[in-house]
Amino acid sequence: MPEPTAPALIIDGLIRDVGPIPALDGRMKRIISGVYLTAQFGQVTALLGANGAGKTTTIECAQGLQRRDGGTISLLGEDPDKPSAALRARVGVMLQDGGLPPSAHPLPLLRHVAHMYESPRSVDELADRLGIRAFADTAIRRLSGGQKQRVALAASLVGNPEVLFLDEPSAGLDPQARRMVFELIRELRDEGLAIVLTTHLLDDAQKLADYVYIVDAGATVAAGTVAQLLSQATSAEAQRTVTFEAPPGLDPAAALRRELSVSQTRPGSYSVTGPLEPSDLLELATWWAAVGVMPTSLHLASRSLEDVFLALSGTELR
Ligand SMILES: Nc1ncnc2c1ncn2[C@@H]1O[C@H](COP(=O)(O)OP(=O)(O)OP(=O)(O)O)[C@@H](O)[C@H]1O
Repeated sequence: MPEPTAPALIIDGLIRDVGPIPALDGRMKRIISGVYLTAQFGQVTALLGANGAGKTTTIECAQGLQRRDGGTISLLGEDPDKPSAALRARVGVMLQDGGLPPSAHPLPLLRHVAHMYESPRSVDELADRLGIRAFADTAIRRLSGGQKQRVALAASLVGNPEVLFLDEPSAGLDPQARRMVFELIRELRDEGLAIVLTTHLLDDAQKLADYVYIVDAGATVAAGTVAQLLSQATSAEAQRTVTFEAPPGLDPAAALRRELSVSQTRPGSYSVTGPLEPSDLLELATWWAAVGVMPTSLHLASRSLEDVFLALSGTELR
């Protein structure tokens, strides 16, 4: 048994080679070349990266579903490549393709899975929480992507796991289902589960993650809380934007420092971007007073996680 305070998952220097690849003259291709990650109990840990960055490969190695070629992994204190019989029951997994039997119906399937575990969660409660009853009589092959996703999430939880892996949990969900799933993930986190999710969506990471690992081209390139990642940017790089609505045809640029760029995104909608300081806001307000303008709306936005990601990897997320 690991210490109660020990991390649920530690990935250190993961390496994964695939192949032989004909296009590389039969050589192997290194697709993971140095991912590290630590996931704690009672936290949502996100592995954030663009398509093809190596997220699925990493979490499949962490679960022992793919072999690794280097590095170490400790999942609940065990090496997932040599798991004990007990390890499987302590880990819940929701993979991207769901892996659900197509002709099964959601509720009988979940009840069947529940019977395989010693202390399962209530299937009825999970079905209610994830809105599964509405399509309980439909065969899985006829369900929409988002409905399948919810059944797959329920199936990953039914065994009452201590660690939960979720590969792209919001894929295919409509806004209402997404809210339902996010609420459940937060509750599970508060119950003390270690939740490891992969996502290419910054919004998911920002809304859910207590700790984020950014992966790019098979390696971890940054890690921290969302707030830490946002503040990593130096003040010189820090871009802030003030947008405001006012009568069209004004020229705020004359009143502002030259480092700031001013544009009108549409008539009457102004945007001031750059290393904005409090004194710039004062200048702007003084100028409004001088030209007799009261903006009808005003918004200040700081650097987003997207900017941090872009700066680190040169890759854009969707
Ligand atoms: N068996 C394989 N043979 C060759 N290339 C592979 C193999 N498995 C994965 N790759 C490549 O390795 C890279 C990482 O794949 P992976 O599925 O881990 O990415 P991902 O971050 O999960 O992407 P996505 O967000 O699109 O799911 C991709 O470029 C993929 O094409």
